Amino acid sequence: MSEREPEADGGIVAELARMSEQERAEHFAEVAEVVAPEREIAVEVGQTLLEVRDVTVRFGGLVALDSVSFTIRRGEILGLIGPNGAGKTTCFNAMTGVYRPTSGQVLMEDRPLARASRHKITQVGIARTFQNIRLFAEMTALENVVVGADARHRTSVLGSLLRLPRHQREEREAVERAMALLEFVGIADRAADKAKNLPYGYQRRLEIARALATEPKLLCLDEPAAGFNPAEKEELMGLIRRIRADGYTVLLIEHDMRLVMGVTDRIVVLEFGRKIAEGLPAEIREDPAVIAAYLGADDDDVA
Ligand SMILES: Nc1ncnc2c1ncn2[C@@H]1O[C@H](COP(=O)(O)OP(=O)(O)OP(=O)(O)O)[C@@H](O)[C@H]1O
Repeated sequence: MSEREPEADGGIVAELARMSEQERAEHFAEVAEVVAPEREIAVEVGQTLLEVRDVTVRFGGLVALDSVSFTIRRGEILGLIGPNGAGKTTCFNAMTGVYRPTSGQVLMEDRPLARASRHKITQVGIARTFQNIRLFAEMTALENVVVGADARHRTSVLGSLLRLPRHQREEREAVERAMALLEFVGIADRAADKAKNLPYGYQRRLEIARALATEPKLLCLDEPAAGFNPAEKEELMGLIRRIRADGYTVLLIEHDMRLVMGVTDRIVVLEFGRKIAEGLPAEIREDPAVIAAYLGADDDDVA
């Protein structure tokens, strides 16, 4: 099709199509190696990676988040849930540098994020996706991921203008890694298509690939299953598990209870800006305060 640029996929797509199932499996194992290089991880599995400490966010007279505290431990999938308006997005934004807390602190590996710019947030190892997909519509899927990686690996402008060998090598590596990420999230077959031409589910996966390209220590997913059908949700759960298995830590905001219960290790529940419960999925399911909070919630919340 006209959107395809043959040179951009470097033949990988065609090569994948030719492979037997066994060869593909071996290839994907190699891809996993590329996707999960030896990331510099300062903390051990199970140790606190990020701490939300007594965070309050006010919008004028409205207290959107009221003295909320919880931790995210390295290697876990933490779910952040609550009825509409509970403060999930506000909390997420406070954790990713979009909002400054009115009081309290967010600490990443024991260092306060208080004055971190968004770019700095990427540098400290936090990446996020958005409820409303934000991709570069006119760029190919591959380019979107390469740009994501650029947020972390910056070569000098002069270097890129002169096309220094170091820059060329970095560029090649960035493309290879981006391609591996597209394979990892399952959309490599559309690498050369413009983002705007991808099906909705592919766009959501592309957002995840782009976030992973920044090599985050913490990946924050804001309602990644919004608009998905049950089969797509099932696939997404598989992907989130694979992301965790690859050594990433994941924070998941999600309305779909089945998905949250099925994929998270621990859950924090907010209601009216306050934390009302925290625990294992099985505990949360039985928690009277959580059940009460969700009584009367719309169907989407309890699906
Ligand atoms: N920028 C803002 N200015 C004013 N009020 C805001 C702003 N952002 C959020 N709020 C309010 O803060 C409260 C918490 O909203 P928030 O979006 O964090 O909840 P949520 O749990 O993410 O809800 P949803 O599930 O509907 O996305 C709500 O009462 C909301 O109206």
